[in-house]
Amino acid sequence: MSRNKAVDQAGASAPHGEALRLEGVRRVYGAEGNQVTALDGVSVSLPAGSFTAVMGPSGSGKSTLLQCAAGLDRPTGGRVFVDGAELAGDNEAALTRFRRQRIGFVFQQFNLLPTLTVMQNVTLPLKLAGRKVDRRHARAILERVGLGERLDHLPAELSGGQQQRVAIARALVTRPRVVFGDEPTGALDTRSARDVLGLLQEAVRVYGQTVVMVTHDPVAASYADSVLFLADGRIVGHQPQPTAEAVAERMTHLADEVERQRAAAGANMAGANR
Ligand SMILES: Nc1ncnc2c1ncn2[C@@H]1O[C@H](COP(=O)(O)OP(=O)(O)OP(=O)(O)O)[C@@H](O)[C@H]1O
Repeated sequence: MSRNKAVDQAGASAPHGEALRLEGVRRVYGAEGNQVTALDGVSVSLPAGSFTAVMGPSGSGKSTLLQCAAGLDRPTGGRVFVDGAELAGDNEAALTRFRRQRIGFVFQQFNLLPTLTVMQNVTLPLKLAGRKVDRRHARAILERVGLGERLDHLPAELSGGQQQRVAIARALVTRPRVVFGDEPTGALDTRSARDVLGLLQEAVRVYGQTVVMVTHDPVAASYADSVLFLADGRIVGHQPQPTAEAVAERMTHLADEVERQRAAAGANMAGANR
């Protein structure tokens, strides 16, 4: 099958029930001599209907992982499969089409269009994907996120938590296979964060979707079925059935470990330069 096609339809060979697979994904930023390896060979397989949190120290590659997995950034090497189909090649239009069909994304800062109403923001992905704008379906999703009464409001007329719930409705309206969240609760108060996490959990448990969420917050991570820990661009741990306490403890150890490794690497470099 051609690797130059934006999306290789490899669904038939995909393991049953696998929503997302990364094989040896690398992402190197910058020009030669000034390169940063953000992802250093990440391989992972996530089953359909799972809720995974991605955690790790600042700069460990969490956002890069999400962006590569969602087809918003291109890996330097390795392969990404969503729902059994490979995200690959250099055909930008086909990649965009693929994203619009199978992927939803929720950002920390909501990213709603300020001049569009709640309903218009939510139906926009359907328009962009050239699909029928089913307002009844959009309204049902907005009711599900508790905003059935706010359809004609502008984002500026809503609280942060409400705006993020609109963003979740927008991410779900196309019925995507995988929903990615990059710190979706990072800008919210505790109560709004809990609402948003409950909605993501519902997408998994009731609607069978797959959620992958980057977070710094052990409490948010405890809503997931499992946590992947990243450090220096690699997966260094996995915790099923996470509790906030266990995750917080693991993160403290991870931060100490990364600091020790960086100090040792610095000492080696200094020794080599002497
Ligand atoms: N566009 C870019 N150009 C150059 N370097 C980049 C770029 N994007 C990310 N990086 C680098 O790649 C590494 C991983 O960044 P990334 O944003 O994925 O980390 P993160 O774990 O999400 O961090 P944080 O928790 O602080 O958001 C960092 O060293 C970062 O500086």
